[in-house]
This record gives sequence, structure tokens and C-alpha cells, in this order.
Amino acid sequence: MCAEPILTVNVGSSSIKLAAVTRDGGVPWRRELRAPEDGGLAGLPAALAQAPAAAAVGHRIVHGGPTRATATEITDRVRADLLGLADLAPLHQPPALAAVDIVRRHCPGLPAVACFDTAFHHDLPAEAARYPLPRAWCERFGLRRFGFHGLSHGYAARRAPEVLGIDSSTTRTVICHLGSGASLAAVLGGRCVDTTMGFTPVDGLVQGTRCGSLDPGLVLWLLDGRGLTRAQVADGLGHQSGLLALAGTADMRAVLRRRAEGDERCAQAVDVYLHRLCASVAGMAAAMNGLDLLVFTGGIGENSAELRAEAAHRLAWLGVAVDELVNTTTVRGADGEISPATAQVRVVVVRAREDIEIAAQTRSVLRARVRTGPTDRPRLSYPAGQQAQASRSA
Ligand SMILES: Nc1ncnc2c1ncn2[C@@H]1O[C@H](COP(=O)(O)OP(=O)(O)O)[C@@H](O)[C@H]1O
Ligand SMILES: CC(=O)OP(=O)(O)O
Ligand SMILES: [Mg+2]
Repeated sequence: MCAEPILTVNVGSSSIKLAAVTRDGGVPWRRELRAPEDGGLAGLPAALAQAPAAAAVGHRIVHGGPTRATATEITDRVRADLLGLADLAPLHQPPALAAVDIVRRHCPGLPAVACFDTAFHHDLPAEAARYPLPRAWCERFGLRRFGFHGLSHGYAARRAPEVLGIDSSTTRTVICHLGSGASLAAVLGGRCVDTTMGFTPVDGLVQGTRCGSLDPGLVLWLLDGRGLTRAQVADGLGHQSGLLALAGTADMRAVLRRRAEGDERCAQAVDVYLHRLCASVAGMAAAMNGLDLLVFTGGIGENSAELRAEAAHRLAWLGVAVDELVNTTTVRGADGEISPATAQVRVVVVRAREDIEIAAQTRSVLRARVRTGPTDRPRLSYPAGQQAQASRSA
């Protein structure tokens, strides 16, 4: 296998993160662009022009649909299938596929691999995956709880036991991915057994601009004669809710700062955030008959010692505790344990590294391709007049 790095493209709701990741996990090149809805995709060609030569590109694709349990090479057919899932992740899927097209145009011939947020949750037990909805609907529309942030959860599920130097085959872990989008995963011996996001990424925790779990009756009521269009309701739930609605800003740093300055609205926003977070951690623990390890990751989970300490305080009844000094100093990209030696539940901070996970999954697709030969399906077709570079994946 070649030694060139893998180019990783992570189109999230609040940023576009690019990295070149070497085989040993080094990152010789990294760029962050604005969110897709703030025009971040327009900066992609210029960023790509500065990227080092790569063996392949791995794209984070939020929704893989019901059948995709692993990463896959992006052919025209795969791309079309993924576009068909756009209304299940409207904030993420269309811009991620637009990024696929931009990279394809600027790096013709570079093998492209889709790495799915949903794949980590593919084998959720039926009790966690099924909706108690009419069976005919579930079968006709493929309704199930999919779960998201799987690239981050998958990385953290491996990294946290590594930080502690433990064998995790029976460890009951709850991973808190707290970024702009936020979700929890209950991981038992490496397998995901429950998660807070369901059919779409709007579900679950309070998020930057998304409402999280709601009474479906409320949505029906809003749609029924309240003078709101479907588009207005969708925009309200996806773009105008969450921290933004509660506190007036979706940026947790600003919410915490204003709370410290005495802003009542921000104080209440943090209370609602923590109330939902801690109730959901307890729900995840219940799915595993207990809790041994709690992991914080994502921009908020990695950096806000304040929020971690408050969450731990609320979860003390479950045996969660943090060491005040170690907690305060474990920020800005440091991975480490923050619980005291006596704690019943160990608490670890892990920097979200979707780039490492994407690169690893992409390399494993390339390896399979070398073993079995290139896919017999046509790969992504290239615009006329553009000479495809020789594939550098071997
Ligand atoms: N020091 C900090 N304290 C509290 N929140 C923080 C801090 N640093 C970053 N955040 C929050 O992290 C969130 C973004 O998380 P991140 O994982 O980078 O987002 P994305 O979902 O775009 O990948 C924002 O709400 C931001 O305010
Ligand atoms: C799935 C999801 O919510 O992703 P992000 O946090 O990037 O918005
Ligand atoms: Mg993210």
C-alpha cells in the first residue's frame, strides 16, 4: 500500500474540516472552512489546490441508509443512492455530496470513499432500533432509528480504553459527542447498543440549532392550521431551535460567558441542556445495566471543563465524578482521564478525530480494492475534457 496521506473531508453543519492524514495518524495539512450554509463550499477548490498529493479522498457522509454497514467506494450509482437520502439529513447530505463533486472535479481519478455516520449504529439491537409504529409503515418506508456521529463515536470508543490502558471487552461506555450537533452512544464491549439520534439528526439532545426529541403531537399541531408552512416548521426545528432558541446564540462559549455575567436566559439554556443530557446518559446506562466509563468529545465535550463538571455533579448518583484540577486543565485537544482514582465511573476526554476514522476506513476500502481488483461497477464518471490521473491507491 502506498504511503501517501488520505485526504479527509468532513462536511458538518457548522464547519467543513479538511485534513491530510498519514498512515501513522499524523496530520501534515489541515484546513477549516465556514459552514456550508455560510458559503464554505466556495472555498473548497482553493483549499484543495494547497492540499498535498493523496492516495484517496475519504468523505464523511452523514446518512448511509438502511443497508450500508461499512464505508464504500463512491460510484455514480452510490452517489445517486446517497442523494436519494437527502431529505433524511437535509442539513448534511446535499452539501457533503456537493463536496464529493467538487473534489472529483479538482482531483480527477482520485479514488473517493464514503464513510458513514450511520454505519457504527447499523447493528443496534432491535429493541433500540425499532419504532413502535405501524409495521406496514416501517416495512414500506424502512423506518428505524439510524443514529449519527458514528465516525466520532467509533473513534472515541477505541481511543478511550487506549487512554486508560484497559481491555474494553466488557466495559459499559457512554460517549457524549457534544459539538454543534450532539448525540450519545451506549457502547458495550465495542458494540453500539443505543444512541440518542434516531431517524434524522434532529432527534435526541438539545443541539446548537436543533430541538432534539419532541412530542410528535406538537409537530402535527404546528402543521395543522397554525399558518406555518411545512418548510417553516422544518426550518424552525432544524435551524432556529436548540441553544439558539433558548439562549439567543448557538455558540456554547457565548452561552456560558453570558451566564457568568448574570444572563438569566443563558442560565436556563444551560439547565435545559444539562437536564436533557444527563437524563439521556442515564437512559444509555440503563440500556447496558450500568455504566463504567463516560467519554466527553466534540467541541463542547473537549473544551468545556465547566459543563463537564456540572454534568458530572448531576450524574453523581450514578457514580460519576471528576477531579476539579485535572478536569480544568484537560482542554484544547488533550486526551486524558479526568475522574479521581476512587471514582466508580471513570471519565475520559477524547478529542473528536473523525479525520483519523475516515482515513482508516478509506484505507481499508483501498486494501480490499487491491485484493479484489477495482470495483466492477463504473466509478465516478469525470467531466468531459478532464484527464483522469492514474489512480495512486495501489
Ligand atoms: N471552550 C469552549 N467552551 C464551551 N464550548 C466550546 C468551547 N470551544 C468550543 N465550544 C463549542 O463547541 C461547539 C462546536 O463544536 P464542534 O465539534 O467544533 O462542531 P462541529 O459540530 O461543527 O464539528 C460550539 O457550540 C462551540 O461553542
Ligand atoms: C449528524 C450531525 O449532527 O452532525 P454535525 O454535528 O456535524 O452537525
Ligand atoms: Mg463535528
